[in-house]
Order: sequence, then structure tokens, then C-alpha cells
Amino acid sequence: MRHTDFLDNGMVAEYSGAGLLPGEGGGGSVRGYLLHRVKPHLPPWLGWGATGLAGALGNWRWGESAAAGVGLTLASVGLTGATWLMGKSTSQQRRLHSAVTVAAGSAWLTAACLAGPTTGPIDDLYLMGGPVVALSWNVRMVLRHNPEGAPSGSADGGLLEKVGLARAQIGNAKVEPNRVTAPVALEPGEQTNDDVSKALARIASALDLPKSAVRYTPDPDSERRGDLVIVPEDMLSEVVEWEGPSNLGGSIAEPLVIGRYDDGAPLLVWLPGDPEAGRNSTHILIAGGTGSGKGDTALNVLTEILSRRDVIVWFSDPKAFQDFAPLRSGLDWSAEGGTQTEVMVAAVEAVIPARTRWLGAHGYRQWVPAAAEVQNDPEHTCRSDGRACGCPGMPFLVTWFEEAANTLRNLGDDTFTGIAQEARSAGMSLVVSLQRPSYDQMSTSTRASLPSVIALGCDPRDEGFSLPETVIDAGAHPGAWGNRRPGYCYVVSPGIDEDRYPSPGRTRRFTIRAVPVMERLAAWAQRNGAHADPVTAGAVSGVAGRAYTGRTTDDGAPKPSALRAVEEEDDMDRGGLLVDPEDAGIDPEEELPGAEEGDDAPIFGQETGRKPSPEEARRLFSDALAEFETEGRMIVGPKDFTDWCDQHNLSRSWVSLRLKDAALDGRLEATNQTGRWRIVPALTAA
Ligand SMILES: Nc1ncnc2c1ncn2[C@@H]1O[C@H](COP(=O)(O)OP(=O)(O)OP(=O)(O)O)[C@@H](O)[C@H]1O
Repeated sequence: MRHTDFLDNGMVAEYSGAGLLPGEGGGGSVRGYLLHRVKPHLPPWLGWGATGLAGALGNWRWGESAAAGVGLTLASVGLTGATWLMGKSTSQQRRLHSAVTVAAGSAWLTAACLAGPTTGPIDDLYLMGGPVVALSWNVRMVLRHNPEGAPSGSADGGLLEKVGLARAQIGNAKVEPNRVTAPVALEPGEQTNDDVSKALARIASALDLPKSAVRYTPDPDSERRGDLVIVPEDMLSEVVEWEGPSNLGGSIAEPLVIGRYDDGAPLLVWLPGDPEAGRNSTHILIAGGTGSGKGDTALNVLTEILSRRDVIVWFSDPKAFQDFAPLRSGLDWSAEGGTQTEVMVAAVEAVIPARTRWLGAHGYRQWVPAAAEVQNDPEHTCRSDGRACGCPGMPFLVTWFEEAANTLRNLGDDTFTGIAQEARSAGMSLVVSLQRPSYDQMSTSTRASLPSVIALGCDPRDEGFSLPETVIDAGAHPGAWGNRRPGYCYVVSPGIDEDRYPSPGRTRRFTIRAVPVMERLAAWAQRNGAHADPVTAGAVSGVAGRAYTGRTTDDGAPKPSALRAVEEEDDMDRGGLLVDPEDAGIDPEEELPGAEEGDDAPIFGQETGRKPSPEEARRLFSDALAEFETEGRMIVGPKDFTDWCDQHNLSRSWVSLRLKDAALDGRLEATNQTGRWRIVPALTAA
């Protein structure tokens, strides 16, 4: 049994102060346990018995011999002297104790041999003195087990010496069920905390435990002190299924519960910052190899987010919502990769300044739950006369990019880093997941702008990508799990005590049983969750046009006032940029054809024949852009006009030139990809 091996090693027993853990040690039965406890204290008593026996036998053999008397006396003195000499290397106290014991024992033996063990006081001396001496050794041993942070002596030296940390000291360890925390003090000037980090694998090997069971938390105030944490039994091996969100209707500012740690504590992450705790909003990277449980981990996070009342989610998934389909109707906006995702990214860029301005105008240095409520507090007013402004609140915004490597690469490092930096003060968090957590998927600077990570099992070579070096040094090794431990993860994120970073946790598993619960959650979010505020909705519509629908209500319920307000401002001929009331029930998937599908579909009129006149051609081109806009295909390039060119006998190079002209006219805007243009919705065009 692992646990017992661990204890048998003696380390915990030596330094716990409390001895063995309840019910542990030895053969498993009560008898075995007692025997195990008593065994170390027997030798002095055996020595006492042996001395008595030797006295009786010696008297029978040499009772009458004068020569034997001289020999025995000399031997006794010699043995005592030798003990004293040999004790030189031990402590003074131990040396004296040993010499006195040998002197008393050998003197009694000499007297018993010569005069007889029962003569005069010799037998009384044996019966009274022997137990006293034996007991004195027992007491010494018991005291040695409670060093109270004192230098550790030889026994711990055994383990630490084995792992190359001789002369380090282990103090009084704290023993909890399945967790031992032992303070370590290193040799001043000789050893550093780094040496312990490097020795963790050897400590695990000495204790016959997996590498992830042994961790080290350096003391931030000292280079030679820290806590060695040993968690002998893997309490995460039991799979726990997801049964529902932890806090339905709570605020997104409250922690998201995504699983549990190895000691049973809840595994938490926070997205918005907390001004009181001096914490900023964070962005999260979900990193894990294939089969590491990334999909289920994302579901843990997303279900928690969707169950909160003051948040909206924009979600891009190039895998066509394979894993997330049951939750899709709870999202404010969903995109299936390709052009749809490009539009979403452009929209994210556009809403950041608008949201930041709104928060600033209402006196919020960062998003807090009160920002999502109607602004009835004169402390948070945008009116110059200081009276409450009554503006609709602004929900927190989570923008989520599944399998994001391509999107991020297209976006470029500087753009992404800028978005990530600025989004934090706009009441937004980005969540990004990667197919393979490695630097060929994501550049160093992009990785650096995602401060939080949920690091699942991966290739050992990719550990350095997933986790900060300090956490790996402290004993975190997602590479040791690969895809054999789905859902196991380390979480590094503001709000979590840093001591926890190297502790593994496990997210919950989603099975087929979870599907109806997720569907109910999405329906709840659709009815009771937040809707985009007018500022966010206005900014996104200015970029995405009809591609952004906002979360629709499926039961014909009136749309939230935020959206109606935007619609009322719209050009009446266009009937508003957001969903028409009669379109409210339309499945957004049907409304937004994928890029590939759109490429093949003949969406334009079927005019054929002669080449149009230049004026006619320009009119047709402008109609084509309007049609793209109606379709919600807001990012276009010459290749999107291939069929159209064939129909109208126009060339793609002519289209290229017209695209540039349209950009000069303000109808299009350049994207950071050459030859790709974003349509400026007609409402906001000059
Ligand atoms: N927390 C968990 N506990 C137990 N099993 C889990 C857990 N999370 C995921 N699994 C199981 O592990 C397997 C792989 O999970 P999942 O598909 O989420 O991995 P993935 O990392 O998303 O892989 P891929 O990238 O190939 O989609 C699935 O069978 C899933 O049910």
C-alpha cells in the first residue's frame, strides 16, 4: 500500500509530532499496529534480560576463579572506555548516556559473575537499576521524535541525504488527512530553494510516489526556506460528473466552480477583477493535448458563465459547435469560424473603446456588478449635474475563441496583445483554447497576454508553454498526465492563492446525461440572462451589421429595452440592424451561412450576356456589397466575387480595384489581411 510505504519510510512519523496517521502503519490489524509501535523500544529491555542471563551463567562458570575476577574487571573497564571513545562523533549527552549504561551493566555483570547474582544487594540492583536504565533509553527515543523544528539529526538526514540535500532541516510538519506540509530550512549560504525544486523528483522516488505528489512552495521572503507538501494518495482518481451550475443567477464576479483540488477543496476561477482585492480582470487559456479533457473543461467553464445573471458571451467555434450545441441558444452571439469569426474579432476591437468610455463616464475604473444594473446611483452618473442618469447597465462580456490558433495567427501578435491589454478595462475577458499547447500554435507574446491558464495533460515538452516556470519548479507536471488523466489540471489565475498553483485539480465530466441539463440552462440564460446593453449593441452592429443578432428570445417575449433603443435609432427604411421582431424565432444558424457554403451558393441575380457599361458595373458592384451585408458576410475579398464576375463578364482585378475605391469612399475598411475588406454597415457609412 502506497500510503503505508510512505509512512514506513519514517519521514512523517519522525517529524509529524503526532506520529503515525490514525489507523496506519504495520500489518493493518490492531495487533500489528501495536507491535509496530512497540518494536523500536524493545532493544534496551532485551539488553537487560541478556545481562541477567549472562550474570547467572558467568557465576556458574567463574564463581570460584580469582583470575576470572581480574579478567572480568579489566574487560568491564575496557568496554566502558571504548564506549566513551567511540561516542566521540555523537552528541555529548548520548556519549555520556552510553558510557554510563555500559559501565553500570558491566560492573553488575562482573559482581554477579564473581559473587553470584542473588548475593547481597546484587539481585535488587538488577531488578531496580536495569529497568531504570532501559527506560531512560526509551524516553530518549520518544523525545527524539518531537524535534519542534530543531535540527533534524540523523534520521531525516537519511531521506534528505539520499536526495542530495544533506544538512537541510525539516521542522514540525502539519499532518492533515492525505496531506503533509513540512517546513524546510536549508543550509545558509550553501543551498537555495532551487535545489529543493530540483530534488522533487528524487524525493518522490525515495518515497515511491508519483512526481506530482511532491511539491515545494518557496517562502517569498527567503531563499532558503519553504514548505514541502506531500499528498500521498491520488484523491482525484474518482470521476465526478457535472450535475448543474454551482450558482444559478449569481453574479459573474463570484467564483466559477469548475471542479475540485486533490484535497477536496473546490477548484475556482474568477473572470472580472475585484478592485477591493486589487485584482484585474483576467483572460484564460485552456491548454491541453488531445484527449486531455479540454472539451469537458471548457463546458465546466461555459456552463458556469452562462448561469450568471450579468454576463453575455460571444463564442467562436470552428468545430461547428460539436461540443457546445446544447448551450448555443444561451450565447449572445455565436460564430462558426472563418469569415464569421473574422467579423467577431473586428467587433471585439470595436466594442472595447465604446465600453471603456461608458465605464469611465459612469465613474467605474473597472467593471463591477453594479455596472450591470440600471445606473440609479448619483456616484455613477454620466450627467454633468450629478443627478442619477438612469442609463441601462452594461453586462460583463466574455469573448471565447475555441481552437484559436488560426484566428490568433491571422490577427497578428500586436493586434491581439493590444486587444487583450485593453479588454481588461472594458469589462471583458477573453477565453482561448488551443488544439495543441505549444509555441508553434501561439507566439510568446500572445501567450504572455493570457495571464490565467487551465493546464491539462500535455506532451512533457509543452509544459513550459502551459505553465509558468515557478509553478513547474514547485512540482507541477501536466506532461506526466498526457491524455491518461482526462480532466486533471493545474490552474494559475489571479484570485487563487499562489501556494495552490502546483496542486492538481480535476474538472467534472460531461456525459450524455448532462445534455438535457445544459439545454435547460441555455433556456434559462435566454430568458433570464443579460442582453447586450445599447452601447455594446450599437458598437457591434456598427461593425457586424446583421451578422450580430444579439441573444433572441424564443418565446416571443419582448426584446429588452437595450435592443429596442438601438433599433429605434436606426434608419427606418432598413428596419433596424438587429433582429426584426418577426425574425426573432429564426435559428441564427440558418441566418448565417458558413463562408464555404456562401461561396458556392448563387446569391446574386442570374444576369448573363454582354459586359455591363462602367456605370452599370459600379451599380451592380454596390448592390453586391449590399447583398453581402444583408447576408451578414461582413468580410470580403476578390475571391468572394468569383461567381459574380462570371455572371457579369467582369474580371477579379476589376473587383480588386473597386474594393479599394469602396474603401476610399468609407464603404469598406481594410483588415489586417491583405485583400480582405470589412463592410462598413450602411447605417454608419458616411
Ligand atoms: N473530468 C473528467 N473526468 C473524467 N473523464 C473525463 C473528464 N473530462 C473528460 N473526460 C473524458 O476524457 C475523454 C476525452 O475528453 P475530451 O474529448 O474533452 O478531450 P479533448 O481534450 O477535448 O480532446 P480533443 O482535443 O481530441 O477533442 C472523453 O471520453 C471524456 O468523457
